[in-house]
Amino acid sequence: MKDNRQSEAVFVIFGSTGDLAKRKLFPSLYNLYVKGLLSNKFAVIGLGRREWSDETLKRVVQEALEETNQQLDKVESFLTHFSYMSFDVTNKDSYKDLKQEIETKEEDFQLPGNRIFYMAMAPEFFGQIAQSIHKYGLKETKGWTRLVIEKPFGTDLQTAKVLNSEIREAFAEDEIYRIDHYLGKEMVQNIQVIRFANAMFAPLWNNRHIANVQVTSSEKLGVEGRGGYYEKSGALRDMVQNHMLQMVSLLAMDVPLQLTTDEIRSEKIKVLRALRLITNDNIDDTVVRAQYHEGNMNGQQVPGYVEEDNVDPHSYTETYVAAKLMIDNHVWAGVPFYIRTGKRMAVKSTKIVIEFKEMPLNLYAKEHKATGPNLLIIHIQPDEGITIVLNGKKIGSADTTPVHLEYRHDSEDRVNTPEAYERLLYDCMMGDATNFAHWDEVSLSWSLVDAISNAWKESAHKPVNYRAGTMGPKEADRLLAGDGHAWWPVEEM
Ligand SMILES: NC(=O)C1=CN([C@@H]2O[C@H](COP(=O)(O)OP(=O)(O)OC[C@H]3O[C@@H](n4cnc5c(N)ncnc54)[C@H](OP(=O)(O)O)[C@@H]3O)[C@@H](O)[C@H]2O)C=CC1
Ligand SMILES: O=C1O[C@H](COP(=O)(O)O)[C@@H](O)[C@H](O)[C@H]1O
Repeated sequence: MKDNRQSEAVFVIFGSTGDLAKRKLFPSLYNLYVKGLLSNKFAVIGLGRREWSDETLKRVVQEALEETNQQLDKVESFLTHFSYMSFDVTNKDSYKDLKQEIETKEEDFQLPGNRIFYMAMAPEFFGQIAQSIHKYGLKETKGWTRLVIEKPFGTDLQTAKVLNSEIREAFAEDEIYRIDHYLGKEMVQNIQVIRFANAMFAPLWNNRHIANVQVTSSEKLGVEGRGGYYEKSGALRDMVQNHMLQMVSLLAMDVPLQLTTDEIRSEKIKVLRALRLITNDNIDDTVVRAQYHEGNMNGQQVPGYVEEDNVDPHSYTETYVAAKLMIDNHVWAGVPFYIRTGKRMAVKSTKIVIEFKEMPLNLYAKEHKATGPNLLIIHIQPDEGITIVLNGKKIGSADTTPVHLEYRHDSEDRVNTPEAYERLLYDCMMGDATNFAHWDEVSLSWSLVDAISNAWKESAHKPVNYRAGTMGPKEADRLLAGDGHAWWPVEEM
């Protein structure tokens, strides 16, 4: 059990009147409070431009908790820790008032001076806020200071570099917590345990035994009123640059020397460094870019992407990406890592399928008995667990049949499973940055994404289409068929 005195801190939430604060941050803080993982000594200062009072913020927090939580008996005491300041981040005088407010709260709650600055607002302000925090003395404290940054971290490598240098003028790398909420998911965190704590997988985790790896993150939702943002981002920046590449690096990283933040991050970084560059010459064989057309989802007709609000009717923005990634190192040479992600697909599902190579000589296959490759399936969401697919004997017959060994979290476990944000907030309080993205990971991911984006631009590449409610375009099947593989159907697993 970690020392929860570490959580004796002031949380300053820039953007506390916004959607993320309401849907994710307040419920996560409350859950930590109910579980006793948040010390009784803490204060939350909510900031936004709106002229709210403390009471308005408390009412909004209460509503957020009522919408998301079952157990509300501690709400009253929880809310006593909250206060609100109307604050324009572009106004320098505001920071002096904020400094004063933080010091007052530290006195009121007898806090040791630990401060978490959470940026839950538009990314264009991140750099400016970090610098102002430093410039106006908000980091001058006896305790520690940490900066939590929401996505997106830049829109390409260049903007990410600028943002990073602005932030680094104010905060050291080990004070910066770049959120990737996939790293807070239970089964994403389980990848390391499955890999590094099981004798049956560790020796097989390489190009001698694995034929290919498939990572799918499909969504049924469309752009949900975020057309303005999504037009500039597309699936490549929205999902591939961060979540998909994070999962790939966790799957492909070498065994770290120890389970420490630095060792784990260093191994992940090596994977990203070894990713084969995508260029004009190989983009057609390695990446599929697609956009959804109108279609039918659960019996309802839904519009195509270009008919969505705030979307250019001639938009080329991709709502789907599939790619074949090659990791040019000793362990993975020759093994494709296929990724695919998209909106308005048939199912909401994040799954990883590890397909093992066939045995050099399979006596049953030789006798024309139906055998398939062994699979390890990691169910990230909505169901959580693992499945191992083996070949077994059909009971009462000489035939073979696939046998599924399944472990799924039962419903009680799942009710108690903390939300990704809850876990990440807790890690941040404890000073554990393992499940946050290091700058090197961010910059290497952007290098790959920029290369794809540039190749698309240079070749005037247009997205192909897929119907809403399907698993994406047929071109994505061809991507694998060329290697003699096929997508495992995640919707049925
Ligand atoms: N919402 C979500 O589910 C997710 C959001 N994110 C990221 O989280 C961040 C916040 O997103 P979200 O909550 O949806 O955004 P919202 O637009 O809902 O909220 C923006 C917040 O920023 C505040 N704000 C804007 N301008 C200023 C200013 N000049 N001074 C002070 N406050 C200001 C707003 O306050 P006011 O209106 O009172 O001025 C509001 O509280 C973004 O980076 C987003 O990419 C990441 C993943 C999921
Ligand atoms: O970061 C993002 O992730 C969500 C998908 O997250 P999930 O936890 O529901 O899988 C995606 O909808 C959104 O566009 C993107 O910004």
